[in-house]
Amino acid sequence: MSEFDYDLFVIGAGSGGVRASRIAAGYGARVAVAEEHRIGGTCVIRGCVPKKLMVYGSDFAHGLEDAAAYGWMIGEAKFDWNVLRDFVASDVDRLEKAYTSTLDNNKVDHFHERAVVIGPNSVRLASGREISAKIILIAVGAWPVLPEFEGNQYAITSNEVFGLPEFPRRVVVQGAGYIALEFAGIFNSLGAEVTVVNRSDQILRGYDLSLRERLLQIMQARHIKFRFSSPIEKIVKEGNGTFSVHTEGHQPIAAEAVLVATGRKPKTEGLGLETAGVDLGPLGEVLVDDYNQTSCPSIYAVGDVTNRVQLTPIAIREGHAFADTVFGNNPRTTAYDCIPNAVFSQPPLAGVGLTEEQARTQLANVKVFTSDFRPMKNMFAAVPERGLYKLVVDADTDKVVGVHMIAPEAPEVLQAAAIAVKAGLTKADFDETVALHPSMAEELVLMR
Ligand SMILES: Cc1cc2nc3c(=O)[nH]c(=O)nc-3n(C[C@H](O)[C@H](O)[C@H](O)COP(=O)(O)OP(=O)(O)OC[C@H]3O[C@@H](n4cnc5c(N)ncnc54)[C@H](O)[C@@H]3O)c2cc1C
Ligand SMILES: NC(=O)c1ccc[n+]([C@@H]2O[C@H](COP(=O)([O-])OP(=O)(O)OC[C@H]3O[C@@H](n4cnc5c(N)ncnc54)[C@H](O)[C@@H]3O)[C@@H](O)[C@H]2O)c1
Repeated sequence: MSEFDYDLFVIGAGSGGVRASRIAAGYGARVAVAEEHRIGGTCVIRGCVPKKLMVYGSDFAHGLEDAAAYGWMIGEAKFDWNVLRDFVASDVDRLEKAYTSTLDNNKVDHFHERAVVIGPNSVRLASGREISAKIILIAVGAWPVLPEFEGNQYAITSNEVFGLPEFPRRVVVQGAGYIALEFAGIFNSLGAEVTVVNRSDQILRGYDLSLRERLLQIMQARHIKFRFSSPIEKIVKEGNGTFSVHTEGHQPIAAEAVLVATGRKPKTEGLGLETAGVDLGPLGEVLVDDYNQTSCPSIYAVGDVTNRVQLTPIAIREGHAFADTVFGNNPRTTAYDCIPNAVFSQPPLAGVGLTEEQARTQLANVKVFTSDFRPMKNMFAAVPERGLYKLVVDADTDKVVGVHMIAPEAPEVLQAAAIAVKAGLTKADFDETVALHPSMAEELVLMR
């Protein structure tokens, strides 16, 4: 009889927590997980999945406009927010059930309540029940940061945006990162007037500069307004259900919704980690070593709560590596090089490896190849938007160290290109590869 109730207690049933639970249980560990909201976590319930469905839903607007050039005579098209919102919500319900079945099929116990740490081997559930475990895994994710300003209670975050009771005719989006630009694109395509207000004068810091410039130009051409160096000072609620959004140095903007997307912070407040001597960083992130172990030997952490890379595939890899290491007798770390990433803006942007700016500071000799092209589909439908692909090459070794692209379907193309960068293939290997014609992706092997 073990001295503990469980071998592993996981706090948080999101991307990292569910994977770790399932793999550890597969090794024969007795596992339980606590979830205070819904099983599946941010990605499934209020992140990647509903977001991507809304991108698909909104993009039909452009397909409908372009259809005439292809001979489709479509009568007056009308968009119904309630239909899209409710279909997305029902798909999220389906996925939550699938994730719950995964836990059940792997004999993982689940508690639908908040859990906090009360010692190196103990947690307490909201109901008051105390449970002991040999190992505790912290997989509680992150939470939207809401900057301090007057009237910030009227702003919504990505947590609320999927459930808006009515479609907002005018939207102000604060921030110019992933979430801000993805939702600016969604609302713009669905017919709202969108203004992006940002603290700095750039969008998507860290992404390749040429791609960021191209995205900004296209978003502006699609009538999205940008106010740079002009963060929100206050939001005033008007009598007619609208808000006046005051930003530095500008006239107030009228809007029915104000979405704040200014980053996400590890959700460690009130989690009791001090009771077990777990060290936290300045943002409240759990500090871990390469094997996801914290300063308390019986407590580990994976995913957004560690603030390494806030992406679902990384949380999943860390959760899997943790379970292999601790329960599978197979010590494994996660590699953080060559992580492909995408912004599902409209058009989307995707990249892997070094940007041109990073390569020029890190490598002695750099060659850059670009293809600035108008996709065939756009040409035919008289859409002026151009795509841009960029290969960044280490001129001394000929290795392709970065691939960056903005164009329709860029994330789909980039996933395959990421294999080549990860494998260390050279520009000569790209040149040797026969083009697949006609496609946008062929630009990847035609840059000279
Ligand atoms: C709008 C949006 C869009 C995104 N789009 C993408 C994308 O396109 N691609 C991508 O790769 N990533 C995307 N992300 C990021 C991705 O969702 C996260 O990186 C990922 O979900 C992190 O997984 P996790 O397991 O660390 O945490 P989470 O998935 O957040 O899971 C943590 C879980 O812990 C629960 N919890 C917290 N505290 C407690 C407690 N004390 N007790 C019990 N339960 C608790 C939470 O309710 C949550 O369910 C997006 C995020 C957002 C917000
Ligand atoms: N496609 C994807 O993979 C995807 C999509 C959405 C979210 N995510 C993940 O979720 C994380 C959070 O997304 P996000 O868009 O909230 O963060 P982000 O870090 O991408 O962007 C934050 C933005 O807010 C601005 N900002 C920060 N503090 C501010 C303040 N006090 N006042 C005004 N502006 C401020 C920043 O300048 C930046 O433009 C991302 O880092 C990403 O890892 C990924």
